[in-house]
Amino acid sequence: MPRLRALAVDIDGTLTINRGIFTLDLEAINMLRELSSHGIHIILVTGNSLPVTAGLARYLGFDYSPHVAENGCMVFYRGSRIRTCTGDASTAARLVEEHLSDILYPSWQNPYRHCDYAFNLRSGVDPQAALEKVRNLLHREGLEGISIGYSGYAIHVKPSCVSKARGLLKALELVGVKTTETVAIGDSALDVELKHASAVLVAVGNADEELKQAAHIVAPGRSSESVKWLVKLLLEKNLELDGLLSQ
Ligand SMILES: O=C(O)COP(=O)(O)O
Repeated sequence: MPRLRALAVDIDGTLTINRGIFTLDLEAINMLRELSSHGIHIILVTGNSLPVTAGLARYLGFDYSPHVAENGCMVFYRGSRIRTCTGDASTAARLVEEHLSDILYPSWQNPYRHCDYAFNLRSGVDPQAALEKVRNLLHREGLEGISIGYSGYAIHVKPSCVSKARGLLKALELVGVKTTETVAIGDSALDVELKHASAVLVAVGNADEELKQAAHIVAPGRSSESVKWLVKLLLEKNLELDGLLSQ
């Protein structure tokens, strides 16, 4: 197996100190910076909007690499915005906003989004029940080609062509890195897609069961503790991916 050239990292629930909160783990960020000092691309792959993703990448010191926003719909690289697929979920998003305002409210980032729209759960609402209601609404209204998912933070409504794998593949193409040279780490069911764009998919220890089942490795610790464990392991192995899967 080749050497590591890119690490794809989800943000919410992965770089944060736990799932459901927004506080970044500065120790994990520093370890990622160390990895980047070895020439490894640190690629943020997230459901957040492009301005949030690009801004965060800049202030964390990772803006030499491409980053993936809106669950794969948008890639940002050297000031350029690249849309990975067409398709429009704006009608679906408007319907959700109009009909399900008793259980969901739109993310403040929605006005800055191009094709993936996020909705926060009102307090006490069960995510699976909310997903079911969104699914039924879109079915009733005859909307096709829309996929929905829950990140642990928000329900996302997006065209079916949008996936984190598609976004990551575009980002890797921009810097000439192969999927066989890429490791990915995430926390939610929406990160399962990353398996199609990486050699090794790692689930944080407190990840959704669906991701744990799909991942090659379930890391010890929760959220950013798992990231630190992975970076330490990669450095110990001199960035050789050989043997990583036996963890
Ligand atoms: O935007 C969200 O809902 C979650 O973002 P994430 O993909 O970084 O976990």
